Parts: sequence; structure tokens; C-alpha cells
Amino acid sequence: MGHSFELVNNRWIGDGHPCFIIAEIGQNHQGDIEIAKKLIKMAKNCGADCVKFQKSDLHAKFTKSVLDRQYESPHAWGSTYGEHKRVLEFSKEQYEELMAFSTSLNIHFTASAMDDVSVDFLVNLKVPFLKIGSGDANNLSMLEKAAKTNLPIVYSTGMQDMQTVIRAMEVMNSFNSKVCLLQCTSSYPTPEDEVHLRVMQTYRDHFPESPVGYSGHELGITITLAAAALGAHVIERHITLDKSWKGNDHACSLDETELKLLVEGVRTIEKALGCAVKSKQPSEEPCHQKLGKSVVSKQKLGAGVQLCKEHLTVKVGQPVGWPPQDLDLLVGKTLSKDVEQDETITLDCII
Ligand SMILES: CC(=O)N[C@H](C=O)[C@@H](O)[C@H](O)[C@H](O)COP(=O)(O)O
Ligand SMILES: C=C(OP(=O)(O)O)C(=O)O
Repeated sequence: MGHSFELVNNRWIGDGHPCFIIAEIGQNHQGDIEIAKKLIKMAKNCGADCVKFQKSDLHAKFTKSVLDRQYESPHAWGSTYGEHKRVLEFSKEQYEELMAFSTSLNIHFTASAMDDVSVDFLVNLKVPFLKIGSGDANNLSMLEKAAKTNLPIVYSTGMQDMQTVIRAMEVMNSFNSKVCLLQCTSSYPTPEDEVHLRVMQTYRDHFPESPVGYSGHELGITITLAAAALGAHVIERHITLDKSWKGNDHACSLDETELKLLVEGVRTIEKALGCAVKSKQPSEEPCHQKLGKSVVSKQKLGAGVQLCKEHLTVKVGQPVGWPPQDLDLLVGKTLSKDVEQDETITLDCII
């Protein structure tokens, strides 16, 4: 049984707990707080557990030359990458407003800390847990800082190899046991053959104490549903109001219809995964009564006959009686009453 922990108030993640579904708003709000609120509403309507934003301190996250670099892309909000990124950053007051808005809708709220300064920002904002995006998956000093906050951590592992993930987990786990790791491939959209859902099992084997999940950037919901079927404890997908909008992430984000289908699908899959104990189910009873086989008498036999194998066969009979798997146990038993050919052997037929 894998380790589980309380990720947000009264909501645990891990084996035996429902999959925690994070609707990643990221920067799909276009820098507009009203769009951000519409996305929060959409996530709530669709039944997601949490909304997530991306928090950067641009000078802590990027070098000056990266900020000054020309950003020639159909997705650019400014002529340099710095201008582009500035448009997409919300202020502290806006974060507070969005968090309060989420709370009023009863949906959890957090953001990924994209640099050291943003770790402090989010701690001060009092988010319930920290998300670490793949860009920081190998940023060991930031991971240590995040772990030392004692907040639970959801840690994405795009662009990394196993050795780095092991080192990162060692760093975090030496200060904080509440780390959930997500398989992730950081390409937008991710080609199906580069998703590698099986890595979740590798993580389970390596980190049996940690919940495991999936952060997806592929098109559609099939692969993410498969992640749920493979037992993901946490799932994260970008969401959008319109896939055709300007922005790097819209095209591989889920629209409202898809998010709703994803949440419904995950909940259905959870029910269907059930438990690992094989047993006859209550809903099978009608079928068992109609088509379940029983031991029946091959011929008319009188009371007092001692049963042998040749007296008995297996058919669908009425009522349902002695179970075929126990036919051998009837051999040697004495009939308490006469039985007809094709009569079901029931308990009261034998002494
Ligand atoms: C690795 C990582 O951080 N990826 C994030 C999460 O998936 C993305 O949302 C990026 O922030 C986004 O694609 C960047 O787009 P641009 O560079 O156009 O602002
Ligand atoms: C980049 C992020 O996530 P992921 O690596 O899971 O896509 C993020 O949370 O900001």
C-alpha cells in the first residue's frame, strides 16, 4: 500500500483515495483576471478539485538576456520574451482576488512556484500545497527550499531522466515526506509515443512511499483517462476557454466539454477499478439465478441411494442448487428423498 497524505484540507491523495484533478489555468488567462475567473468557474462546473496558476518572478526565473530576447511567435504578447511574460503575470493583489474567488466557489487553489522568490510568494499567499513544474524538476536548491516550507508538494518530472528524479526526490524527502511525483513530457502537444504512462509504475516501484500521478500535454482525454485507469493519484491538465486563442498552451488544453468528460471518466474509472478481491457481486445474482449451473441428477433415483459420479451431471437447473465446483463432495452421500431425472440437487436432498 503506497503512502498517502493530506494534500489540501480534508482531501488525501494516495492509494484508496479519489484521484485529485488539477485544472491547470497556467497562463491561458491571457493576463486578464476576468478570463481567469471564467476559467475557475469552468473548472468548478466540470468537477475539477483544484485550479492552478503559474507564478514567476521574472528576474528570478529568467536571465536578463532571455528577458530581452526577441519573441517572434504567433503566441507572443510582446516583442521581447520579457514583455510577453510580463503581460501574463498577475500581481499579489490579483492572486489574492483569484484565491478568494476560488474559495467562494469551493474549489482549491494553488500555483506552481517557477523560481525561489515565487516559493516565498506562494507560502505568504497561504496556498495549501506547492506545485513544482518540470522547468524546476532538476533545480535541487529550489526543491530543497520548497521542501523546507513543509507544504505538500506536487512535483512534475518533464525533461528529466530517472537519475535526476531520484536525486530530486532524495533532496525533497530529506525534509518533507509529502511529495507526489507526476510523470510528464514537456511538449505541446505531446506525441502519443512520448507520453510513457508506464513511468508511473517505475515511480511507484522506486518511491513506494509517494503518491504518483500524471501531468499531460497531449491532445484529447484518452491518454489521461488511461493514466487514471493505471491508478494515477493526481492528474493535471491545462484548460482553456478557446483552443484557438493566442498562447502556447491553448491548443493542447481541454475545453469545457473535454474537462467535464475527463472528470466524469476518471470518477467512473475509479468506481470500476474497485478492489482486488475476487467475489460474486450483488448485481450478478439475477444472471446466476437464470444461467448459473448446478449439479443435477442424470436419472431418477430413490431415497437411500448412495451417490456416485455417474448419477450426476451439471446443467442450468431450477432452483439453483449444489455448486458444480463441489460435485465431488456429493460422491458417497446418501439421498434423503427421491429425485427425478434433471432435478437439481439441493442441500435437503442429502442426509
Ligand atoms: C515547462 C513549463 O513551464 N511548462 C508550462 C506548463 O505546462 C507551460 O505552461 C509554459 O509556461 C508555456 O508553455 C510557456 O509558453 P510561452 O513561452 O509562450 O510563455
Ligand atoms: C510547468 C508546469 O507543470 P508541468 O511540468 O506538469 O507541465 C507547471 O506546473 O507550471
